Formats: sequence, structure tokens, C-alpha cells
Amino acid sequence: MATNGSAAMNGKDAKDRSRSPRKELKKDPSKLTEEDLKDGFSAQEIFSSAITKSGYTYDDLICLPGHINFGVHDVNLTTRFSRKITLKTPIVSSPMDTVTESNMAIAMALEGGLGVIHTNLSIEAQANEVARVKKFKAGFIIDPVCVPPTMTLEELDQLKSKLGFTGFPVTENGQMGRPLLGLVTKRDTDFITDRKTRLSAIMTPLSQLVTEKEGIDLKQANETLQKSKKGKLPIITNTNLLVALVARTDIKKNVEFPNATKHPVNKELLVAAAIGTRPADRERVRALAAARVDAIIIDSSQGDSVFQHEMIKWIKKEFPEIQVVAGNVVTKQQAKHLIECGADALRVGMGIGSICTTQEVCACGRAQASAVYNVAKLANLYGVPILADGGISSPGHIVKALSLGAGAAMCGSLLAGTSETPGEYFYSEEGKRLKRYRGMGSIDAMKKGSDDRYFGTTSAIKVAQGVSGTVQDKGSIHRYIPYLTQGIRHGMQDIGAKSVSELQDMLQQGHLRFELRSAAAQREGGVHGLHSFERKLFDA
Ligand SMILES: NC(=O)C1=CN([C@@H]2O[C@H](COP(=O)(O)OP(=O)(O)OC[C@H]3O[C@@H](n4cnc5c(N)ncnc54)[C@H](O)[C@@H]3O)[C@@H](O)[C@H]2O)C=CC1
Ligand SMILES: O=c1[nH]c(=O)c2[nH+]cn([C@@H]3O[C@H](COP(=O)(O)O)[C@@H](O)[C@H]3O)c2[nH]1
Ligand SMILES: [K+]
Repeated sequence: MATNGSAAMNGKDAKDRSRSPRKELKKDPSKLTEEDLKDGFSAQEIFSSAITKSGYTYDDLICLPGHINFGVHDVNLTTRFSRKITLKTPIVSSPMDTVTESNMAIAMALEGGLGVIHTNLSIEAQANEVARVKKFKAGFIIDPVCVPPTMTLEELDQLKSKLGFTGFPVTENGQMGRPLLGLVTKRDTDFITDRKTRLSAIMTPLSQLVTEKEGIDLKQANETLQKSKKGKLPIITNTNLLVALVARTDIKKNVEFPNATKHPVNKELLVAAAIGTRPADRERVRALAAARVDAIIIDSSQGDSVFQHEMIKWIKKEFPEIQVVAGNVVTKQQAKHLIECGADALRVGMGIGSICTTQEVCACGRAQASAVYNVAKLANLYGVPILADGGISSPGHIVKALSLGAGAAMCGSLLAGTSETPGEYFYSEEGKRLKRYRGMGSIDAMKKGSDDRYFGTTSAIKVAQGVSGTVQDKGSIHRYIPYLTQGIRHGMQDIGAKSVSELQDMLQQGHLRFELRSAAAQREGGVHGLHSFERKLFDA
């Protein structure tokens, strides 16, 4: 620059320049330096609040493309959830009562992510949800609906029409884990005209059943089913207690889950669960630990409280093998406090979720891209991963969260409405298939359970920090997560990052380039100028 400037003072050059200024500025392309080719801005330049004094969120930004020298399938999404847990899919489902119970946690873990069981349940019920995930074995039904021998065919008919399946184990008292007495299937029941007949009279008794003993694997179970030509195979203990049921129809549709998040030794799926910071939550932690939970998420909108500091230290002392995810935080100072108490990961996001009203009600929070970038930068110094929690409504948002330093994205609304979430589907007036989705700080959710977290049951006024609404049916997690991960892979390929760690190295070295988007640029980036269009998410 300085030499150019002084050259311009030189008489001859000054004359040339006045004649043809463009010629002077043209640079020999063979002499272009890295600096000449730099486009956009590093994250550091964008988020340095001293310059911008603004908070930005995902939609304010766009990632500039890099160079592609690998295929989309070569992109490796393996990432860190916490100090000790890695995931092959960087997606975690929120601890919300319309998002994650055991079915969701099982599906998320099978797809390589992780589910966090919400805490709006009694201690016993929450621990039971965790246990269901830990006991899950692909192809094995670990809690089949059982019936008692005293049940009549009439009652069985009602059960069948409600549940949609036809074969049931008959056990003492009709409970799981009790001695198996027999099995009733269509063959036993179809031609009986007196529907008052009790099952004990028509069931196939245990002595005539093909069964297998506890400990058998799916391959062996499959062989036995094929050899015996039966539809159902009860698995029992040496004393005939029912432990599981294997169904031929399930085996047929049982696919492999190569990305599943499993314990490296015992191969059980991993699962997390949320707790609060009240004294009674220590009892909850004990019950969750007994159910072999792998990670505990301390669920609070403002994690930097003495209550949480004490809880983290207590869990790490009592149950050092359990990973503790602390939060939520949005500033470096909050993050430092929680890391120094022993947090194994941090959850980042305040008031930015789709159902959140915290920023409006409490005036506190932070735009999410700024929160993720700043907290990740600090946490990275300690080797602690962060979860970008909330505000994710597309695979592109997940790419941006990873690009700003997050280990994984925690999603509520994005995953709500899938078939594995709690709650029944219903139809809107226009015929759309919907499920409920609500904030854990909404009046509805508080009424169900989180009540005393707020102001105690005696409090006269409940201030909502969330809303309750509906979302559209998204089908099964087993189709939806592959769509999301394929989208993320395309995004990372465009950026030129073959893995999450490579992406984050690029971030730290300033090689990852971003630009802020004006309001017009954001409009341009969306669908525009059409009379109408239909958005189909994927074709599979
Ligand atoms: N990510 C976000 O932006 C937000 C999330 N939420 C969700 O709503 C739910 C409830 O969140 P919060 O209201 O933040 O729950 P919280 O349990 O952290 O706080 C509720 C109230 O209880 C108090 N409290 C907690 N432990 C205490 C103790 N041991 N002794 C005395 N007082 C204590 C807190 O100071 C606060 O006033 C969570 O599921 C959370 O994820 C709610 C608001 C915002
Ligand atoms: O302000 C809030 N009031 C609430 O009632 C509430 N409930 C959940 N959350 C947080 O929102 C995240 C899910 O957000 P998304 O739907 O955008 O994925 C979740 O993961 C939570 O962090 C709440 N925030
Ligand atoms: K919000």
C-alpha cells in the first residue's frame, strides 16, 4: 500500500494513472496472494462486539463457499456432545414434554444423535423412561402388552382394536416380568363364537410354545422364528419369567443402524435426562443414576446460579461417571463459572427458542449466533463442547451452529411433530395432521408439573415464559434425521469441510468466511417471486 501510494506521487506514474486508472490497479493474476483472495469476514471480525455492538443470529449470516475435493458421502459428522460422549449425528432432542420421552430417545440414539428425557414427570416415571432406553435391543420388544388368563375374548377384542396388533403373551396378573402362562394369537381366537370365554381356556399354553432363554441375540432369535414358522417368540428366564418378545414382523422391518450412539462395551444405547436445581432434584439424580443414565442436563434458562453451581459439584462428586451438561448460558462469564464447577458440556441459548417468550418477559437473553460463537470460543479453551440450543428450523441452521463452534444442535420445534414424540396426532379444520408443541415455561406445561420450579404451588401469579402451539406431522425420525444429516453434509461440502473438526479448525484459523445479510439479501435467499409453490422436504 505504502509503495503504491508513493508511486502515485511520482510524476510519470501520476500522468499514466490519469489516463488509465484501471490499468494501474490491475494486478498480475500470477502474483495474487492469499490476502488478495480473501473474501467475506472471519467469525472474529463479525462478532467482535466492540465493533458491531449488535447481536446476530443464524439468519443474519451466510457462510461463503470453499473448495470441494471430496464427495458428499465423505463428509464425517462425528462430533463431541460432552467431554466423554461423541455422536455420529450432531443432533440432540430437547428435554421437553412434547419432544422427548423414551421412544424419541431410542430413535434419536439409533440415528446417531441423543435424546434428553424431560423432567416434567415424577422421579419414578422419568427413571423408568431412562431404563426403557437402556433396555432397548433392536428387534426385541422389551415391554410387550401382556394380558391375564382371566381376561375374556370380548375384552381382548377391545384391546386389539385399540392397539392394532393381534398377539399377546398371557402372564400371571397380565404383567410384564411375571411367569409366562401362554400366548394368544389370531389362530387361537378367530373361530370362538362365545366371546365371554376366558383366555385361559383358549390360549396356547407355555408347554406347547416355542420360547428362547434370556441372553439370546437377534440373529439366533431370527433363526428360531424361521425354523418354528411362528410369528412370535417369547424370551424367558430359567424360571419362566417373561423378559421380552420377538415378533417376526418386527424382524422383517428391522434395519441396521450403523450410526447408533452406543456404549462401547455393553452396546446399550446412550440416553440423557433433565433435572432442576431444587433440593429434591438430588433424589431424582440418584434414581436416574440407578437407571444408568449417561448424561444429566441441568435444565434452567439462566444457568449461572448458586443453585446450579452446587448441583454440578454434587453430581460430579457423587456420580463422577455421569456427564453433566450445565446451562443455559449465553455469555463467556456464565460459561466460565459453570465449567469451573465441573460441567462436561454447556447448553447455549436464552429466549431464542420458537416457543420462548423469555426475552420479551424478562428482557434477558442473546441473539443465538453471537451466543454460540462467544461461548464456544471460551469453552474451547477448556476442551468443553457446547450444544446450540433452540432457534433451529432447518439443516442450514445446524450447519451454521457447527460453523460457529457448537458440538451439536439441540432441537425442539424442528423435531416436534415426528411420530416418536409424545402425544397424539389430530387434524386441524383445514385437514392438516398436527401434534402439540409447547414451551416448558408455558402455562400448560407448568400446570402439568414444572409448577413449583417457578413460584411454588402457593404462588398467586404464574408468569409464562413460553407458549403452547401446534406443529405439522413430520413422519418418523428414521426418515427425518437422514434428511437433516444429508442437508448438513451438503452444507459442509459446499464450505469445503470434510468433518466437523476440520470445520472448527477452519473457524479458529479464520479460514471460514462469513458475510452479514441485509434484509433484502435474506429475502433473496428465501423463495421469492412465485405465484405459489409447494415445499417438499425430501424424496426418499
Ligand atoms: N432456554 C431458554 O431460553 C429458556 C428455557 N426455559 C425452559 O423452561 C423450563 C424452566 O426454566 P427456568 O424457569 O429457568 O427453571 P429454573 O428451575 O432454573 O428456575 C425457576 C425458578 O426457581 C428458582 N430456583 C431454582 N433452584 C432453586 C433453589 N434450589 N432454591 C431456590 N430457588 C431456586 C430460580 O432462581 C427461578 O426463579 C426449563 O425446561 C427451561 O429449559 C424457560 C425459559 C427460557
Ligand atoms: O423461553 C423459553 N420458554 C419456554 O417455555 C421454553 N421451553 C423450552 N425452551 C427452550 O427452547 C428450546 C427449543 O427451542 P426450539 O423450539 O426453537 O428448538 C429448548 O431446548 C429450551 O432451551 C423454552 N424457552
Ligand atoms: K423466542
